[in-house]
Parts: sequence; C-alpha cells; structure tokens
Amino acid sequence: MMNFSDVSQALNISSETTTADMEELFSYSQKLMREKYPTKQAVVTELMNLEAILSLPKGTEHFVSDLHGEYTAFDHVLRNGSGNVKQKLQDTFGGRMTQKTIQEFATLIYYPEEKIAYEKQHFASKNDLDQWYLDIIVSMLEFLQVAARKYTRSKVRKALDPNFTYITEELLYTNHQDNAKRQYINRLLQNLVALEQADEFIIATAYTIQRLVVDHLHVIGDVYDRGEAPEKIMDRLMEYHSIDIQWGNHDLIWLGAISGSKLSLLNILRICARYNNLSIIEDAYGINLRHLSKFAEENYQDNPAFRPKLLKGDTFNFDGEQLQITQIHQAVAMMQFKLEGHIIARRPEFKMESRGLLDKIDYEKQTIKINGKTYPLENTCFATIDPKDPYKLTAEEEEVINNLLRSVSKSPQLRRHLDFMMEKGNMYKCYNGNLLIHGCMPVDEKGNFKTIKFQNKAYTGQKMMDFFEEQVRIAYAHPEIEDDFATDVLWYLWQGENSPLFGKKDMTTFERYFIADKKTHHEEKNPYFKLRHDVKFCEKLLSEFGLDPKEGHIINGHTPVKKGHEAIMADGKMIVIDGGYSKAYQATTGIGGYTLLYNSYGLQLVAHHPFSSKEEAIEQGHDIISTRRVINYKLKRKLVADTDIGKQLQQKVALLRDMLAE
Ligand SMILES: O=P(O)(O)OC[C@H]1O[C@](O)(COP(=O)(O)O)[C@@H](O)[C@@H]1O
Ligand SMILES: [Mn+2]
Repeated sequence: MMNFSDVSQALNISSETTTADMEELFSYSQKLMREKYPTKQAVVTELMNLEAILSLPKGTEHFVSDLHGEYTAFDHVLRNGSGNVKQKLQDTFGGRMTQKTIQEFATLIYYPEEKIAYEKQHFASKNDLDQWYLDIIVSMLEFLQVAARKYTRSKVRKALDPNFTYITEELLYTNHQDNAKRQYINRLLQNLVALEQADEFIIATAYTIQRLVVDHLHVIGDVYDRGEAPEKIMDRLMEYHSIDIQWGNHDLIWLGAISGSKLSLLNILRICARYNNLSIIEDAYGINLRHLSKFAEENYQDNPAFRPKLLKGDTFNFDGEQLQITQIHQAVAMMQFKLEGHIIARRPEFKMESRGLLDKIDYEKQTIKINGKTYPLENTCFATIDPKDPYKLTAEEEEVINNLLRSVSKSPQLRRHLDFMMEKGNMYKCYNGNLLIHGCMPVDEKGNFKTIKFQNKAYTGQKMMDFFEEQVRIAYAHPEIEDDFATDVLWYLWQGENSPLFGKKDMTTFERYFIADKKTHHEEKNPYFKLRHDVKFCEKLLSEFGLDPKEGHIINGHTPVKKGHEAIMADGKMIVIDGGYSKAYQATTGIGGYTLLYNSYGLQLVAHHPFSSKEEAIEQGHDIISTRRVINYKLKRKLVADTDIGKQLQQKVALLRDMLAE
C-alpha cells in the first residue's frame, strides 16, 4: 500500500505542504489514475508496460560544458555522441568491416547529406551506386537495431522520421531470415532505391541513430560568449529531444541583459567587441548598434588594448571595421566601469567596494592606487570621465545605454532563446545521484560553506543556491524593473566573490586593460578549487544536496583543465569537463574539450582533439575524439529502475497495484 510520503515524492510535494493538502492530493491523484485507466485491463496493461520499462538498461546521459559559442565543434560532438556512435559501430561491425569502412560509415551517420553527395560523385555507374545504397541501408538497419535496443518500441517510434515510420518498423521488426517474409523485405528495400527514396531514408535513419545513442543531454553552462555562434547552439539545443542546462556565469549576463540589467548588457557587448563578434548582437539578435557606434566614433580613438582579438583566419568585413570595434569596445567598457560604481554603492551587502576603481585614479598623473600600491596606467581612454564625479554617466551615455536596453528587451530571437534557457535551466541539478554545477560551492579555507547575508537574511549551501535561483527568476519575470535587488543579483552572480558561478575573489577586468603589472590581473580562486581534490570534501558537498556521498559524483565546468592537469579528481568523485571548446583557450588546454558519458555501465570521460572543420571531417573522415577513460565501470548494469525517472515510475506502479487490489 502506498503511503503519503511515497505519494509526496511521486507528486514532488515540498516540506511546506500540510497533511490535509497531502490527503487531498492523494485522493486527487487516485482519481486521475482511475480516469486514465478506467478498466482492469487498462491498469494491467500499463502496469506490465511500466515494469518492462523499469528492467531496461538506463539510457545514456551526455554531459557537455563551456560551449562558448563554438557551434561547429559542438554540433560535431552531438552528431557523434562523444564517440558513442563510433564505439557502437566498432562493437557491431568490428570483425566484419575494416577500420576505414567503419570510419566512413560513422561519417555517413554524422553528416548524412554531405556524405551521400560526396559518395555519389565517386560511382562509375548507376549499378554501383544502387549496390552501395542497398549495402548501406542493410547495415544501417542492423545498426539502428543496436541503437534501439535499450528502448521500448514506442520510444523508438518517436525517434523515427514520420515519413518512414511504417517502412522502418517493417524492416526493423521483421525477421529477415524468415523465408516467407524475405521476398517482402527485399521488395521494400529495392523499392526504396528504385523509387529514389534511398537518400531520404538514409538521412532520416542517420538522424534517428544520432538521437537514440544519447538519451539525455546535460549542458553544464556557458553556452554564450567568446565564440561566434551561440545563437546556433541555442537553436540546436531547442530541437534536442531531452535536455537540461545549468547556468554558467556567461549565460547569466545574457539573462541579465534581457532582465533589465545595464551592467550585464554592457558586459555582453564588451565581450562581443573583444572577440570580434558584434554580429551576434546585430545580425543574430537584430539589435541596432548604430547609435552606440556613432557615440563611440565621436569619443574614442584607436587603442591597442581594445582592438578585437583575432583568431587564425579571421578577417574584417570592411576598411575601418577594426577601428570601429575598438571604439565601441572602449565606449562600453567605460560605461561598465562607471555603472559598477553605482551598483557597489547601492548594494553594500555585495561587499564589492574594492571593485569601484574610477575614484582611485589620479587623472593627472594617470596612476591608480589599489590595495595601497600605486600603478601607472596605460592605454587609458577616460575622455568621458569627470574626475570630480568619475562614475557619472554623460547624458549621451545614458541615452545610448537606455536605447540599447530597450532594443534588447524587444528582440524576439533573443527572448525565444533565453526563455528556453530559463525553462530548461537551473543554478544546479541533482540528477541520477550526481550533482551538476557550472562553477563551485563557495567555501572558506576549511571547507565550510560560505554564508551570504542579503537583505537581513542569511543563506548557506544548497539554500544559497536556491536563493540565487529565485532571484534570477524574479528578475527575468520583471524586465521593466532595472535596478531592483533581484536584477542586481544577476550581476553579482557574474562577478561577486560568493557567486557559485564565478568562484573567484575579484574579476580584474579593469586591471587587464589598463595596468601592465600582471600581478594585478590575478584572480584568486575560491578554496573550493583546491578542496575539490579531496574525497571527504566532495562527499560533504553531495550530502548537502541530499545525495548519496558514496555513490554520487560532482560534475563541474567553468575552469579550463590545463595541459597536464587532471579532469578527474578525488578518486573519481569530482569530474571537471571544461577542457575548453573555446578556441581562444585551446592554447592552455591543448585539446578541444572534454565531455562525459554516463551509460548503464558507468561514467566515461572523453577528451577531444580540436575540431578543424566539417569539410575535413567529411572528406578525410577525421573524427575528433582522442581518448576515453572509464571512471567507474559497474559490473552490474544500471537499469531504468535505478534512475530518478525509474523511482517515479515505481511510485506509479505502486498506485496501479493498489488499484488492482481494490
Ligand atoms: O579571457 P577573457 O575573455 O578576457 O576573459 C577573462 C575573464 O573571464 C573569466 O575567466 C570568466 O569567464 P569564464 O567563466 O569563461 O572563466 C573572468 O574570470 C576573467 O576576468
Ligand atoms: Mn564560466
């Protein structure tokens, strides 16, 4: 018999729900179940279905992080399921196909349209092409069967292209060795080719396979900034069949910009200018920068510290574009430094006085005093600053920023993407026993969770995370309110000392632009980043979130794992998967990025070579996976019953059993 606590779990009831509420909910859920399964037969069918699902192997989870706008590399990783497609091909065809054929087959599954077009150019006769089609279709069906093995028929059906559902199911579930059926199957296959459906069928099946090899995707933050196409990543994520996102600090400033935070907006503009990516703002999101550009042109000159960073092969679209971006870059950076002074004054509880720097400058001598030490300033661009009132925006700056804020809030494309980021996103997630957080849990040197005191209330550990999430949701729901507490908290999450998404003492943006002494650029990391090597500390953190400290893992992104450093820490309890998709950071990491797979046998870390181009992948069959490392191979396969969803299904099974017993 189910009790209230079982029901409360099944219905996700919080500790604040009263017994009376629970009784009502309990009878309500029974009523709903009776409506849904009105006959004994319906109950039995559903019960059998659920119990069968519970005994299937757990689906594969795929973890990615710090995508930083690198769409093509990310797209490739999704298409090959972090090497999962190739691994399964190897297991299926290893003895029967050469390595070269397996790689070609893999490429066909990743990029079916392009690979078919490429292959077609190389056949001497129609007969050769038709034979190729038949061979490929037969192998694909065999492989589809492997990819579909873990799922119920109904789930596989959802992954099929509706145009080919009928024919695929016939081909998939009919015994090809059965003499009576062989002719029928052969006719179906021949007709696919004869009726010129082969291309479409292969393409559709390739995408179904891509979809089936990964059951659920976790994005551990930082979709945005530095790379050129975050909007394409967001479109791709929106199409994905099953996904959650943990917000990164960079995602937060995009959420901030559309929630009315001027500082967040200035930061995204500054980073886009810095990485030569203003087209994301203008073209992808349709935000007009003409006013800003004109203002920048009138007030700023060339300045080496603000020229956009160029990656190999980058060029400018027109003469003078570099200068224009350099001017915009300075204009937004200076507005940012000014407005930081306002928020710091407005929010003493943020304790960020030391980050107000414009009043620590000697404008005549061009020096600054930080922590008692005076440094010369270089590459300064302080024309809009009134030394007597350094944080005051000029009237024109006010107008520029207000206009920008307005047009950001009106961009339907941006809203669509960020609505999705809110819907699927959280500060952290507990999923199948693991804890997913982009950055860290702020702690002191001893590993005690830090407490923040905001608006006379104190928050620690998980409660602090929940508090931050609540503020993000409040700010996002009220974009018209620009300087309320919740909107300011969004900026705190970007660069506040106790932000779980930032995890450093100070963000030294000003120093990086204007002070030569590199010591001032240092950003001290929270002690978390040392302590996370320690098993006991990781166990404590898992317990804080109600997870099993012996079984669970913590999965972080955020800090690029430098060459020669470990991504797996604390005996496998802690896994850091930001190996740096970001091209700008590949020199430090030496690789293209890490991803993580969690299938029914356990966790595997996958390291990727930097991705060169789609063309190279297609023509030369280059894949980008380098190594896979098993973290915790389980002899006993995990089943759906062992997962979070499995637990919910078991509650439902119990309810159904109660109904049968009535
Ligand atoms: O290398 P860039 O683009 O100038 O960015 C440096 C800034 O980025 C940060 O590392 C934050 O970005 P990440 O979340 O990607 O680490 C800051 O701490 C630092 O000041
Ligand atoms: Mn980050």
